[in-house]
Amino acid sequence: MSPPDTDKHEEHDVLLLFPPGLTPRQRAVLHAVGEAHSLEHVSEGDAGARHIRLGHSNGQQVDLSQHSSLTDQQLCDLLEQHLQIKDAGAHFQKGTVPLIEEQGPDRGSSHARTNGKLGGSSKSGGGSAGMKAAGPVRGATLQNKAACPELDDFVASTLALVELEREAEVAATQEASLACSPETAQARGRSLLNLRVADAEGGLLGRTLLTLVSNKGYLAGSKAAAQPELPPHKFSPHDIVAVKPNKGPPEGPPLCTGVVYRVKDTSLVIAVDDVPDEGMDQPLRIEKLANEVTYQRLKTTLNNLSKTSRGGGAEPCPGCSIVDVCFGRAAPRFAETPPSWTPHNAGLDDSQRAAIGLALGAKDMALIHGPPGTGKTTAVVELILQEVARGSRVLATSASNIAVDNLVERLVRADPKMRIVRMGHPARLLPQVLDSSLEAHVLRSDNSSLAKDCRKEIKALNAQLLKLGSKDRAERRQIRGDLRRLAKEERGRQEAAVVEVVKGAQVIASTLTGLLQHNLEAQVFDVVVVDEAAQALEAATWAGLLKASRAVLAGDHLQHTHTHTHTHTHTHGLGNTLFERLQAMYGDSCSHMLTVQYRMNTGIMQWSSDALYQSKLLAHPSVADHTLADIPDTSPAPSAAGAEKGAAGRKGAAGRSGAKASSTSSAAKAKGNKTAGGQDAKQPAQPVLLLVDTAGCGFEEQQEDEGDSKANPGEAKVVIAHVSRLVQSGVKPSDIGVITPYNAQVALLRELRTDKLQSVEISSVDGFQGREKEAIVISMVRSNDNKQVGFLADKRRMNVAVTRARRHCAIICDSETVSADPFLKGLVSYFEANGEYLSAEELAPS
Ligand SMILES: Nc1ncnc2c1ncn2[C@@H]1O[C@H](COP(=O)(O)OP(=O)(O)OP(=O)(O)O)[C@@H](O)[C@H]1O
Repeated sequence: MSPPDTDKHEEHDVLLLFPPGLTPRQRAVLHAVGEAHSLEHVSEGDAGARHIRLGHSNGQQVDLSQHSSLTDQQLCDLLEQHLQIKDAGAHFQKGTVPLIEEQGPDRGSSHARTNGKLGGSSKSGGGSAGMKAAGPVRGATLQNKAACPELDDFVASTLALVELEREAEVAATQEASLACSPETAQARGRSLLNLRVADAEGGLLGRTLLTLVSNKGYLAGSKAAAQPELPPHKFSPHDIVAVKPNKGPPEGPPLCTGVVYRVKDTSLVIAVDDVPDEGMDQPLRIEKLANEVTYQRLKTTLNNLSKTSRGGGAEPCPGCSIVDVCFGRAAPRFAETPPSWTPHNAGLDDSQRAAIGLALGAKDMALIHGPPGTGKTTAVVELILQEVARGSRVLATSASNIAVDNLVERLVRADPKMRIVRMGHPARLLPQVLDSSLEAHVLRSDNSSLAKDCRKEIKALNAQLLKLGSKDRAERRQIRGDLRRLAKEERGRQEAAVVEVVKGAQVIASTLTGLLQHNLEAQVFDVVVVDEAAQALEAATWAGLLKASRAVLAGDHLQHTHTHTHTHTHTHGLGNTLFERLQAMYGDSCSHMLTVQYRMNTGIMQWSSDALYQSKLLAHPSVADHTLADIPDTSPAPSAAGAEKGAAGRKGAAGRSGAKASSTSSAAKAKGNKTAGGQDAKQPAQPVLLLVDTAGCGFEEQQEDEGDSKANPGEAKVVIAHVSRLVQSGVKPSDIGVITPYNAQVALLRELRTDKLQSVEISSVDGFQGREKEAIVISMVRSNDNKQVGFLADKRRMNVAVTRARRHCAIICDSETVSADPFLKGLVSYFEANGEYLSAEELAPS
């Protein structure tokens, strides 16, 4: 095959300008050829306008850009003709040249693009797909020194904040238990009175599981399930409890402490390390305790972090180079040639491939920035599979149990043979991942059969013990002695089994705080992957980072951060996350943003994309045009009185009182009235975007009687009216989510919910984090003369709220109040301009 026509040139000192339409593989080969022959190799321009120049820097330029594309053979012929390079074909045949999405010595100036393609996987052969830029020198740069604290300062200030946090929690717990009578504590759900031990059995690692049931109305000889119901309470698995004599003084010492293992209507099972010799056969009460262990572990982690800066005698820890990057002593480094890899998931889009390529090539630290619905966890799963395939030992972690379970479930589905061990108390895990739990692995291991025998004996002895009266002291003492011996033996056997399982794992999965609690001290990993890293306290993140030589953090600092700190420590910086800090320090030079989202109709996505992600998000074709009307059985909306389809922007600031005309903008029609196929088709059941304005309706916000929260009863009625409309038009109640930032409004809306709407989920923003619904209704609550919006103004919170919606998002608000905040004003204006507008009066006439 002959190359396409080109002007005739000298056969040396030539600089070739290639057309933009090269395949990623061709670009990769050009890069490899440039490196092999020490030629200048530059990539310029963005997306569809990107050209590659290859050749001699001062040579005569041969412009090939008039050709829309080249075959591999044509490319080889051109290289041979103009640059006398004969081995380009061999690069194609090797099949190991990594694909690259972009090239350029200055990675920071040319960010990887998807070239306008959505969801496209590279069709090129060879099977390698590392797609991130690989300039000759790979290293990120510190772009914002101010975002980088000194390590010692960070440790000192964070230790102080952790202590403050601990004190606050202890004080709150003590206040709850000491400042009121036991009956009041029970009424508040923090205590359970008059219980008895109905059963005791051995558990993992020598703990005893005590089943507590109500002593009042106790049915002797019946199973726990047949006992009377316990009063309402707030105990849940993971809580730490103190077991006390029922009539003992409030400040009296506990008989023992334990962790709630299982909660049922008639019983509560707690796991106890050491059952006391005396006192457990009397009526008991349990009280919630502050979880001081977590704070202690956080402090230990911070102290370990601080040791890494001492140099000299200190042992070098595996995470030393990560520490250097995070405290600005060294910039993140990347392999000069990104490792080649064959995707396990062939459906990955270009931005996911690029992010995985970046992470695989990271020598110390890389970030995967995953805006809403962009398949961050999908990318993280692929990354872990790739790491395991290349022999790495991986620590997979996240701030929450649910995120870790999600990861484990997807990893097991992708590779059932992978040796993955989920650490953590089985009571805290989703049933579908129990099979991967440490406990399940240990039970399957040979080493645990002897431990099982010990447990049987323990159970029998415990049963015997419960039958003995208080006079049988000698016999009780004898049995206690046997129990202690057996527990020790069981623990020894099980510890050996645990060591064996942990040592053999390719992936250890745990929450960050779980890492602090489990004895993984001696364990070292090649890479730690932190999912949802933007929701994790930096102090907790270090528990994982100190255990590995490389780290990949995946998250989105533009969505809501973690939730469990007290306000005062949060405002002083305990709530800051490492993900956000690194993003501020190094910007895009060590991070790759995923840009294709698989959740939202374009109309919903575009606000978030424009407001927070520099308009970089693209909707995958499978979701770009989807509407409620595409769900089978969804019919056109029952019309609201006066709902008008007209031009957008009919509502000036001056006209914001009383019932107003409403409209559907042409933009909304364009977006909402299309099927996924793109043709104009059936009328959507509801528009994609809806703004229901309560301005001028007199729906004032109200302060909660006890507490700081707010509610808005008038607005709540409008919310329920709109939700009812959605259900009437055929949307399943369980496909609808109502989000409001105020707990008092959550409670009010739940009260107003009719039977038909019971499966509509109503929750705060936190309750919807990481989740999605077909339709989301947002109740903003704030409506006041002073135009105060409080924490509504938190961009991340509102970003999470809006981006939970797949096909329909409705905002119910007082536009006059909320528009006092510029960010919210932008949101309201966007909905007004691109969606349907209704006055609250029209939707729910008063
Ligand atoms: N390349 C892809 N092709 C098709 N669907 C995809 C792709 N990547 C992700 N998805 C789908 O997008 C949805 C979201 O993916 P995933 O749970 O990985 O995203 P996430 O970014 O972790 O989500 P969140 O916004 O909740 O944090 C899932 O249904 C997933 O199957």
